[in-house]
Amino acid sequence: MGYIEPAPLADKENPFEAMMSRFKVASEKLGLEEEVYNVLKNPAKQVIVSLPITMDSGHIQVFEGYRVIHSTILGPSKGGIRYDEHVNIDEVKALAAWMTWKCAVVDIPYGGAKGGITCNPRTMSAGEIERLTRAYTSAMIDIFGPDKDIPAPDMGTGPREMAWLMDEYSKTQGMTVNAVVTGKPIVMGGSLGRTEATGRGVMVTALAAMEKLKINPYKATCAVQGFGNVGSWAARLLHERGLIIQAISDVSGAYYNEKGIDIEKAVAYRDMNKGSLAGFTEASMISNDDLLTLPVDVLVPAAMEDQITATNAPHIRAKLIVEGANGPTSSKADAIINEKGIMVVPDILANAGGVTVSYFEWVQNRLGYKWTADRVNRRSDRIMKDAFNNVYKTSQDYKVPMRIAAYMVAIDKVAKTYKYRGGY
Ligand SMILES: NC(=O)C1=CN([C@@H]2O[C@H](COP(=O)(O)OP(=O)(O)OC[C@H]3O[C@@H](n4cnc5c(N)ncnc54)[C@H](OP(=O)(O)O)[C@@H]3O)[C@@H](O)[C@H]2O)C=CC1
Ligand SMILES: O=C(O)CCC(=O)C(=O)O
Repeated sequence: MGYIEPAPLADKENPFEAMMSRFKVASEKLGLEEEVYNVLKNPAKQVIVSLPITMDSGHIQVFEGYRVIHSTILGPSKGGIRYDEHVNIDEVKALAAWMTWKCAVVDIPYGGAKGGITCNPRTMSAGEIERLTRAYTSAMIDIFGPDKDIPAPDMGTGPREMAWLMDEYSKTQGMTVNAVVTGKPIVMGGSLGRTEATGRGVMVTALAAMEKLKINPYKATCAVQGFGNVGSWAARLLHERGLIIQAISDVSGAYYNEKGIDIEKAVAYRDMNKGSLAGFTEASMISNDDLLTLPVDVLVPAAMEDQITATNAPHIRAKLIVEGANGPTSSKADAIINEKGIMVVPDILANAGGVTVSYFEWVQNRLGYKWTADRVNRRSDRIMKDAFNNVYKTSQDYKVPMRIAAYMVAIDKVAKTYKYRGGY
């Protein structure tokens, strides 16, 4: 096929190129037609907005915000909003495409999108973050909508920001529109189970993979990179299922205890310490890079992109990697990891529990009804297990790594739907 080659990869990998290189391999394995490949490789829409905000000091600071809609072939686009100082359009483009593949892997009726604002929420007051969130929502008023594009939390955002977004959007519509965003506080239409959903999906797929690898959870050790929403819930739930969590980390560094870290204590410490593990004394400090190469059974990267690279991949000793974060493994590292025989449950499968429960939240909002936590968890666990089995079977049938199998499952579904719809 005459595909256009992605640009050569730099040492630090551009996330969009990382996504494209896997997309290309999976498309070739599937024998995807070039026309369809060309449709799916580009985002459908990219919006960049300039957001002037009055800071607490009285001066005006201008922020840049993004929303990229990769695809609406399977349904309204869905994806989180990231607040981080490193957010840029290429990152948002990659994250939007990953959302398309993720929704298709777990078979929910959404396309993919992602948003972000280049800002450092750690240095901003709640008032400044609120004004920024409202300005971003207002700038995206023609993009968002419960049948068009439905945002959710990602790194640096949570229920608080989703509440402001829902309120700002609702004001412009003259009525409460809670289905315009998911990951809201429970009292205003959020779903039970959404906060822990991504970490729970990591736990469910990790256990499914451990079963295939014949690793006994009650004797298994684990290291988790990132101790925010995804990492802390994954650590907590894996610990509940018997795993010994030997290491956790955040920006302040990594914390190691061979006998296992008391995750409840670590969560309580973080919550009392302005969200940081800095100064946590129940473990010894190691570096984030040391954490990735610990001799554990299961490694859960749950922080950000490009953490497992060609440089550290040769030193990874885990038997199983379960990707809580989006894009934590560079495409160059893939080959090394595969060569070493390490199983990877890829991001678009492992962390899909979040968007699955976001879908349930949207369904509940539209029905004006509330499900119990038990119902949410049972249904999302079923979806995650089925998706794991489907991807695992594809990887066995085509003799490809789990990551390529997941892309194949997703691309096949989106491409078939595109054809049935008759193109545009
Ligand atoms: N929230 C969700 O539902 C979903 C999130 N994801 C993905 O999971 C990942 C984490 O998201 P989420 O948990 O929501 O984000 P949070 O902002 O809640 O947490 C991010 C965590 O990663 C830590 N971190 C950031 N950079 C580094 C680093 N270089 N080394 C070690 N730790 C670091 C942060 O530390 P500190 O607190 O010190 O800054 C924090 O503990 C992202 O890739 C996101 O896209 C995927 C699916 C759904
Ligand atoms: O919950 C959602 O809708 C999207 C979550 C998200 O951004 C992700 O899965 O990466």
